Amino acid sequence: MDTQQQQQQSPVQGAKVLMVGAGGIGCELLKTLALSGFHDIHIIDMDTIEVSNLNRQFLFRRSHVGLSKAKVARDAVLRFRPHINIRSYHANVKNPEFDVDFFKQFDVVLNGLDNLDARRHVNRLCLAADVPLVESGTTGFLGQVTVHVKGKTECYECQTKPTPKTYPVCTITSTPTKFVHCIVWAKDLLFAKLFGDKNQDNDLNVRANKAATTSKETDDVFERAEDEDIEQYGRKIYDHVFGYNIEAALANEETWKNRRRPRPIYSKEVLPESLTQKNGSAQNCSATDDDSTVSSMPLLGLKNPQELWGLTQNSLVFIEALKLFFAKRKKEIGHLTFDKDDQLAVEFVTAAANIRAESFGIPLHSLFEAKGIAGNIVHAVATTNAIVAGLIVIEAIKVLKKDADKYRMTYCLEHPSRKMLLMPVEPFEPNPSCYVCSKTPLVLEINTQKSKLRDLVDKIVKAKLGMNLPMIMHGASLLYEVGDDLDDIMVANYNANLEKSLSELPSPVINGSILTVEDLQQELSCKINVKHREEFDEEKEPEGMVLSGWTQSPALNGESASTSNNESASTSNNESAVDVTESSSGPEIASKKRRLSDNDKRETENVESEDDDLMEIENPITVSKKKRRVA
Ligand SMILES: Nc1ncnc2c1ncn2[C@@H]1O[C@H](COP(=O)(O)OP(=O)(O)OP(=O)(O)O)[C@@H](O)[C@H]1O
Ligand SMILES: [Zn+2]
Repeated sequence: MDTQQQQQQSPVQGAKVLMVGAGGIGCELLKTLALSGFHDIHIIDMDTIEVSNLNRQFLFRRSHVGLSKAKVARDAVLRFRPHINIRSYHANVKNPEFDVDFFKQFDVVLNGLDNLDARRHVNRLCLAADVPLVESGTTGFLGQVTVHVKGKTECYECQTKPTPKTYPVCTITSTPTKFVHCIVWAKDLLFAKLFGDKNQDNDLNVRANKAATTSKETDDVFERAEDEDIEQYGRKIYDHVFGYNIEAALANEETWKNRRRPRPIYSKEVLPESLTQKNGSAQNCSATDDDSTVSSMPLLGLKNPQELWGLTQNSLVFIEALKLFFAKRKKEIGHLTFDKDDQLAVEFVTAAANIRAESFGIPLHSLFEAKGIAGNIVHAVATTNAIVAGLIVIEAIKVLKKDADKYRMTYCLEHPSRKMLLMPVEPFEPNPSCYVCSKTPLVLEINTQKSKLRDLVDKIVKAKLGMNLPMIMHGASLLYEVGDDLDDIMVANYNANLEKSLSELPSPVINGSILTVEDLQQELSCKINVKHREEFDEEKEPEGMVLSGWTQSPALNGESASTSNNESASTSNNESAVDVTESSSGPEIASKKRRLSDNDKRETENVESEDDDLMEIENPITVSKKKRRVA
């Protein structure tokens, strides 16, 4: 080995690294780390191996199904690198044992996670422990690797992450134009209404039915009488949502002036008189007793999930799946939420979405496709994971060598841009108004008389600030905390506080109050300035409170996100929206791409080439000068 090589190797050999996640990216990463000369690697992953992981998580074999990912990955790599030290933890990275001291032992942390929540948690621990973080994600052909070094580059949370894809409510309830709108309707409205929690708000029908019925009558349609025949009930639902509701909506001429008019569909047009005689009844079908495998498809002679069903087949699946829910899974009704791994739920949602699509003149989709859309599944591409893992190691080595000038955030694109498929961008400076890595206070507008402490904890402290074990203080008064070491009296006090409005708390929180919110595990503390506000716009501010002060980069304001391989979501500012699902691994690609300067953007659009080969990383794109990292 020549001296130059030795110099390059030493920071690697001496480094202690923590990998979080041993899934698609993690398997590639562990292999590449081991082959690049890393000697001391710790791996945390909370999952066990599933059959569906085997196609790309190549350290795992069928015989490993059910075993810890972290441990099996470790053993697999030790077989070809027996002399290195690999330690595995089969655990959630959010567990208290992984505290700041635990993180401090590492020279760099490498994330191969698939959710925002865990990523934010690791970001905070890395900031608290002052350990550099290399963060990554992939979605199909898209991927990114970013570097976060405290005080030098932005932290993972300096830029607000795009929230889950949302669609305006009225597009979903009344004017769908894409299949995904029909899926959201079937899954989040119809399925939730029929099989989910009855007390939950549900926008199903509200608009379409206003003119013709009272809400009492509408509700009754969905209630099944004790002795009502299931098939009759199914047909009633069918006629109501696909027939009657569409007719009611058509009555409003204004809506359809510039839109294609939908066609009402009634069950008697598409289904035979009685299905029970034709197909046998759901009660004695061949389904097994395992809930996740109950299926209407064998009953109807449908085998291939990739086959496109016609209107009649979809209508049969709709009725049979509904019957099976009542016949085989009655106990779950009222508690179900849609799960992409629940076969019967997928069948019902596919059928309902297709019937609605037919009504609105939208092309129908197979069960396989519908499942992908409903589960927000973008099929993983092993090569993207491998490229991303390689890039993580490249950045980790720069971090270990403290080569700050060379740090790059790299984006894997689906189509070449500036003749490149890998787009390197210089990291940004920390955002001075980031509540995570700076001390900027946040501002919360809230109705202090009406909103309860519980609303603040759930909607702001947990959901928005991503705190795991929060503690809320007002001056010297402790209003709320979570922990194992609390005595019963304290727990009772905090529980009582949760149900009080802010202004009724032992130390009243009113206009001008300053709250301190802390997470001891994440060593994150922030101040919230409270502003009392009477009214909130139900459509624009459905949470009844507005958190601000955590400004995002001006370049991002007012632009809507879209990625090239997904149906892009239009989130309109003046309509409330229905959540779809959390985008898992690569949530920020689109927004990062948007940071290219206008000139760069024009160039990228013009130089699209047909050449799909990977290009070498050329000079990094230099983004607006003032935002660049100060070395
Ligand atoms: N809080 C957490 N603590 C520890 N490990 C986590 C945490 N959150 C996610 N992970 C791990 O991160 C890995 C992400 O890998 P990947 O994106 O390939 O997901 P997957 O679950 O293996 O596959 P898929 O979701 O595509 O079926 C998973 O192995 C998962 O267990
Ligand atoms: Zn930050």
